[in-house]
Amino acid sequence: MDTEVLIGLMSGTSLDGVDGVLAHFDAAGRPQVRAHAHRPFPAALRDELLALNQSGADELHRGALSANALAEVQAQVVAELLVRSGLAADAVRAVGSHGQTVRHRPGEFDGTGYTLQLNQPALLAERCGIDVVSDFRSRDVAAGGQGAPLVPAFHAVVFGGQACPAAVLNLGGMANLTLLPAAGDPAPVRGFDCGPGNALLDFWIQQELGRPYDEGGRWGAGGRVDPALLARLLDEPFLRAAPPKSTGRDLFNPPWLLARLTPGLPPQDVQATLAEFTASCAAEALVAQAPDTTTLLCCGGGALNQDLMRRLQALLPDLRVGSTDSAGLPPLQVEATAFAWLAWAFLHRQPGNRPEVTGAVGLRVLGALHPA
Ligand SMILES: Nc1ncnc2c1ncn2[C@@H]1O[C@H](COP(=O)(O)OP(=O)(O)OP(=O)(O)O)[C@@H](O)[C@H]1O
Ligand SMILES: CC(=O)N[C@H]1[C@@H]2OC[C@@H](O2)[C@@H](O)[C@@H]1O[C@H](C)C(=O)O
Repeated sequence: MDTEVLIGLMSGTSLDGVDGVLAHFDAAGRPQVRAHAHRPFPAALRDELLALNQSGADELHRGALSANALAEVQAQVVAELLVRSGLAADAVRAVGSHGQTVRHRPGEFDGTGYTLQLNQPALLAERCGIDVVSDFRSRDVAAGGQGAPLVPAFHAVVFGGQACPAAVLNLGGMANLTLLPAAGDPAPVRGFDCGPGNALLDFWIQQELGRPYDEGGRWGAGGRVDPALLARLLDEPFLRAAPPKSTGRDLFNPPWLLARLTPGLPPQDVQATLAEFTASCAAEALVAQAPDTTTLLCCGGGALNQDLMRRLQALLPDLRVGSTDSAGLPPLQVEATAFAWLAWAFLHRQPGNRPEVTGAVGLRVLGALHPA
C-alpha cells in the first residue's frame, strides 16, 4: 500500500528541547514511526525561551531571534531523522512543526484571546527543503476554542477502539487527558488539560539540586508528602473547572508554587508533594470525568518517572496504569507523531480539532503552509 512520509516536531512546555519523528502514514492516517530524534536546547536558548514566558524588555526582538534559533535546532533534528531513516528530503511530504508556546490565553482579554508559539517555519523550509506546516492552534482559537489540547483526535486514531473505555495521560511540562470510549460506543472522544505535568517538578529539583529533572523520580520517592501543602496546591480553581479547559506556564509557574510554600519544609518533601500533586490532578480529573475507564496509558517524559507512575497507580487502584509502549508507541514519540499526523490532516484538508475537546464552534482544518 502507498504510504506518505511526514516528520513531526514538538518542543513542549517542559522546554527540554525538540523531539522529532519520521513516520509513514497509510491512507487512513495511521502512522508507523521509522525514526525518532531529540536535540536538547542549548542552555542560552532554553533560558531565553523560559524568560519569554513572562513579560520582559524588548520581547518582540528577543522572540524573533529565539524563533530563528529554534528553527536551527529543528533543522538539525530533521537532518538527523533523514540520516536515521536513509531517506532524502524529497521523500518527505511535509514537516509538522509545533513551535514553542510562550503564552496561552485563549478566550481572554477581547473574548478571542490568543495562543502564541514562537516558530520560524519559513526558515525551517529554507533549511530543510521540505514543506512545513505550522501554526496548528490559532485557527481553533479563532473558532472560539481553547486551541488545546490537540492530541485527542490523534490519540483516537492510534489508541482508540479498545474493548473497554481507556484514557491517555500526557505528562509533558503540562498534563492533558484524552478519554477514549470503548469500541462501538458512538460517544465522542473527549480531552482537556488536567494540570501541571513536569514543569513544577523540574523547577524545584533544578533550584534545589541543580538537576534538570528528577531521574526516575528517585529524589521525590524518598520524600514525604506534606498534607497541608498538598491541600493548598489542590485548592486551585482551574482544577475544579469543567472542560473545555487548557492551561500552561501562564498559571502553573514558579511564582504560583512559591506563593503556596511555607518556610521550613524539607526540599525533598516538597518534591514528593509536587509528584503527589501532579498525580492527584490527573487521577481526580479522570475519576470525575470518566469513572468507567479501565486502562490509563501514559506518555510524555513523565511516563519515565517511576515515582509518578507508582503514585498514579496507587490513586487509581482499579485501573491498569502503564505507558503507551504497551499500545505500540513509545511515550517519548507520541507528541511528535501527533504533529506529523496534524500535518497529514492539514494536507488532506481534514479537521485536526475536536470541538467537544477544545470548545470550538466546529471542526476546523488546522495549520498554515510554507512550501519548500
Ligand atoms: N527518565 C526520566 N525520569 C523522570 N522524568 C523524566 C525522564 N525523562 C524525561 N522526564 C521528564 O519529562 C520532561 C520532558 O517531557 P516531554 O518531552 O514529554 O515534554 P514536552 O515535550 O515539553 O511536553 P508538553 O508539550 O506536553 O508539555 C522532562 O522535563 C522531565 O521532567
Ligand atoms: C498551548 C500549548 O502548547 N499547550 C500544550 C501544553 O503541553 C501539554 C498541554 O499543555 C497541552 O494542552 C498542549 O500540548 C499538547 C501537545 C496538545 O495540544 O494536545
